[in-house]
Amino acid sequence: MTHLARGEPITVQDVSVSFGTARVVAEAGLFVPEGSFTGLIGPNGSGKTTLLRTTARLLAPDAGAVWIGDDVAERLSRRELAQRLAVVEQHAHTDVEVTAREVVLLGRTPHRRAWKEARGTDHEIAEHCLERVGLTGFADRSWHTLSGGERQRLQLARALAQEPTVLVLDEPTNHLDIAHALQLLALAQHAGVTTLAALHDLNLAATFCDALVLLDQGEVVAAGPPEEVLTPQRLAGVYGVEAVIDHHPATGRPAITFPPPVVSH
Ligand SMILES: Nc1ncnc2c1ncn2[C@@H]1O[C@H](COP(=O)(O)OP(=O)(O)OP(=O)(O)O)[C@@H](O)[C@H]1O
Repeated sequence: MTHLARGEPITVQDVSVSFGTARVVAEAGLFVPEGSFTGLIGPNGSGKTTLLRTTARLLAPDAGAVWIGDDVAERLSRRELAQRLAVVEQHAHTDVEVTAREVVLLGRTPHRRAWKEARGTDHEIAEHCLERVGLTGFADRSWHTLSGGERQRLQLARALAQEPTVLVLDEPTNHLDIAHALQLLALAQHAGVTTLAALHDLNLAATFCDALVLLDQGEVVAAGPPEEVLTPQRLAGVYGVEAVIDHHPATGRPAITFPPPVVSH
């Protein structure tokens, strides 16, 4: 692990979440050590977003608890939580006319006294965070004129400007071309912050994550280093796909290919 040890561990303990009578997360537990990067993987509908939103306290669980460092997240004030945890959701939207800089400055809100304007340091941090996600020069652009990938990177800049100890990212590479996806995950890996991210691309997850947690129908069915979690048997059982797993010659990380499935006409 790379990191500057600004992170705090995340502990999710026996969390269950239901919508109506449907239980979509069932007694899920995971632990993300401080400063490390864990990928949450699993098929569509397996409960990744629900578990991430619960971790970020955007949803209340029916049972179980989330810990940020030594504190139960539920007992922290909104402001205390926002000083320690930043979340990037899948679909950011605003009807308000805002610039990219203003979006990133929102990340500074938990660190300002009520009603105080952004200070010089807030602006410096915002500029630095725009630079980190490759959006220098975009500061004065209207949010509405940004592409999907630029908006995605801007949300990460806003989250970094929050200077959290814990980052929760839902599909952060959605909308990104491969170069920007690699850059963003490298940034998350080296940010010095404890990171939990839902990822669909198993090769990217295997390349960047210290550990993976595999969800299937709301249950954690495997957790550990990528090479232990990603096995052909497990991918067949959970995703119903045939996978060939080699190792990347440079990194030694799992490198997965998928022969096309047989389609009957
Ligand atoms: N507000 C809601 N009301 C009812 N059902 C919901 C609600 N939110 C999510 N669900 C259901 O809960 C299940 C888990 O959804 P969730 O979005 O957590 O899965 P996911 O693993 O993130 O999926 P994907 O990979 O498709 O983004 C799905 O069956 C979904 O339809």
